[in-house]
Amino acid sequence: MAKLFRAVIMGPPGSGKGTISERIAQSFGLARLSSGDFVRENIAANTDAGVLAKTYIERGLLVPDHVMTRLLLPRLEEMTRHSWLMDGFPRTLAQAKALNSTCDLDLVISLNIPYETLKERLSDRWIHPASGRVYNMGFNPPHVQGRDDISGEPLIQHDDDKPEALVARLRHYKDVAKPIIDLYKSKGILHTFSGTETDRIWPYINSLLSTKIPSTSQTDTQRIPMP
Ligand SMILES: Nc1nc2c(ncn2[C@@H]2O[C@H](COP(=O)(O)OP(=O)(O)O)[C@@H](O)[C@H]2O)c(=O)[nH]1
Ligand SMILES: Nc1ncnc2c1ncn2[C@@H]1O[C@H](COP(=O)(O)OP(=O)(O)O)[C@@H](O)[C@H]1O
Repeated sequence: MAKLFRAVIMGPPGSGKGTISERIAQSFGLARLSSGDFVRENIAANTDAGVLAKTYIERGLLVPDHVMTRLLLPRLEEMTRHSWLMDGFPRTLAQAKALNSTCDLDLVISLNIPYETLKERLSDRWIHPASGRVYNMGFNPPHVQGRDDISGEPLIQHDDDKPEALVARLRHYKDVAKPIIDLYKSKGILHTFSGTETDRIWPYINSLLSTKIPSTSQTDTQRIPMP
C-alpha cells in the first residue's frame, strides 16, 4: 500500500485554513477533515458527544478537550487507510497530545497573517450554514449576492466575525496555539507561511506538498465526501 500522508493546518480565524484546505484536497486528493464539520455532524445525529458539544457551542464556548477527542479520535481510526488534512484540530495542547498518541503527523502548516488582513477578511465573510461553504464579497463572491451558489439559500454572517469579537478571538488563538506550534517545531514538522494574500501563499504550499506527498498516495487515496 502507498505510504499515507497526514497533515494539520493551523492559523487564526480568517487566516485562510478553509480556503487552502480545499485547494490542497483538490490538488493532492487528500481527504479534508474539519473539526467544525464533525461537531455539526454529531449535533445533527444527536450522538452523546454531539448533545454535549451543543451545550458549549450554544454559549459560544470551545468544546472541552475530552468531548472533542471522543468525537474525533474514532473518526480518525476509520481513516487509517487514507491520507488526510485536518483543519480545526488540535486547538489546545491537550488535543495535540491526544492526536500524537493516535497517529504520526507528517506535516503541519501554520498560517501567519497580519491582524488588519484578518479583520478585513472576516468582516466580509459570508457563510452558508447548512453546508459550511464560505464566501468573501471581494475574494470569492457568490454568483448571486447574498445567496449560496449551489442551494440558492441565504448566506449569513457569524457574530464572532465582527471586529469587536475578533480581538479577543485572536488573542485567545495566540495564547493556545503557541505551545502547539512549539511542539510541532520541536518535532521538525512545522512549516509557517506568512503573507496577506492566499493566492501568493498557495504556490509555496503547493510546491512544499509536491515534494512531501508520495505521488502514489495521491492516486490511491479516495476523496471522502464531507457533508
Ligand atoms: N480578500 C481576501 N480574502 C480571502 C483570501 N483568502 C481567503 N479569503 C477569504 O477570507 C475569509 C476567511 O478565509 P477562511 O478560509 O474561511 O479562513 P479560516 O477561518 O482560517 O478557515 C473567507 O471569506 C475567504 O473567502 C485572500 O487572499 N484575500
Ligand atoms: N478543536 C476544537 N476544540 C474545541 N472546540 C472546537 C474544536 N473544533 C471545533 N470546535 C467547536 O465547534 C465550533 C465550530 O467550529 P468551526 O467550524 O471550526 O468554527 P469557527 O472557525 O467559527 O470556530 C467552534 O466554535 C467550537 O465551539
